[in-house]
Amino acid sequence: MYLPNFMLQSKLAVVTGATKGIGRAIALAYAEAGADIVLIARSKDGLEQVKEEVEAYGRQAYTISSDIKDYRKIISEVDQLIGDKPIDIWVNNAGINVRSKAMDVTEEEWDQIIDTNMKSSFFLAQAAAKRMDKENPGKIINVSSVGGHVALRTGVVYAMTKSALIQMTKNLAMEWGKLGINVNAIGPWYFPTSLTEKLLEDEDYVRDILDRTPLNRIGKLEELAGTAVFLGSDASNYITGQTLFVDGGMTIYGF
Ligand SMILES: NC(=O)C1=CN([C@@H]2O[C@H](COP(=O)(O)OP(=O)(O)OC[C@H]3O[C@@H](n4cnc5c(N)ncnc54)[C@H](OP(=O)(O)O)[C@@H]3O)[C@@H](O)[C@H]2O)C=CC1
Ligand SMILES: C[C@H](O)[C@@H]1OC(=O)[C@H](O)[C@@H]1O
Repeated sequence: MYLPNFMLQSKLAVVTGATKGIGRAIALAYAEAGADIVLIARSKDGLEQVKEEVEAYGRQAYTISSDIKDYRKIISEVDQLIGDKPIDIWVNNAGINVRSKAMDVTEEEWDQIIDTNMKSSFFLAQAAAKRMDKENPGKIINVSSVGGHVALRTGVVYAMTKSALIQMTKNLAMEWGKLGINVNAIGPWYFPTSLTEKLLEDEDYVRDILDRTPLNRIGKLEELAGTAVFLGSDASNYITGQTLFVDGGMTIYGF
């Protein structure tokens, strides 16, 4: 039998930044694939909304309302919610950007972006790994960006955090492979979410995007969620340390 299991039946997944955009799409795709989900974000109303959507697939949803920077509180609440049930998949998705020119970056912006996108992702990955079952492959998926691989005009500090997630993915994959934990990253190009809404309303900006995108279109959230399902499933059990750029070909486009 060569067709692997792409589904996520009876797995427990944790998705950060799960109330909107990419995180919500991943959480719902995971629920449709059979997983129970811990949803993490700040907005209580947003969490309740997505919890109902997960439950509509007949799956269990737990919610943790917290700023991702309060990762110690999050880890404690995960333990209270799921006890000693092992975590099968942890998706570090929550992230922000402040699109300042390098000359204008402030220390406050630096701290906010670095702590949210990078520091929280590392310590939550560390906590997730400690709660994975050595007998069944655990999966950690970090949401990076093409901006962590090539220079974009969307902010140097954001780019540094996304590049750091790509390298963190490699190092954790190397250290935790013997624990049966796969660590991979996803590198999206532009997708329609609240983070990019204003940019994608600007026709000239969208034209600039498409000029650099061989598939000549903006991505669909379900296409990104599909990559997350693959990386969370048994179908990717021999893939680790990799970053899959879901980018319409942007990162291979030279001229
Ligand atoms: N959209 C795109 O084109 C691209 C996005 N990405 C990356 O994908 C990830 C998701 O982005 P996207 O879906 O577009 O973003 P959105 O802004 O649409 O959603 C962000 C999600 O993260 C949560 N969040 C934001 N800040 C915090 C925080 N401090 N603590 C806890 N939760 C937080 C938000 O919920 P709440 O406000 O309730 O906390 C929301 O659920 C990010 O890491 C981003 O860098 C990468 C490349 C392209
Ligand atoms: C592709 C980038 O990650 C994208 O660019 C932006 O301006 C947003 O901040 C997204 O992250």
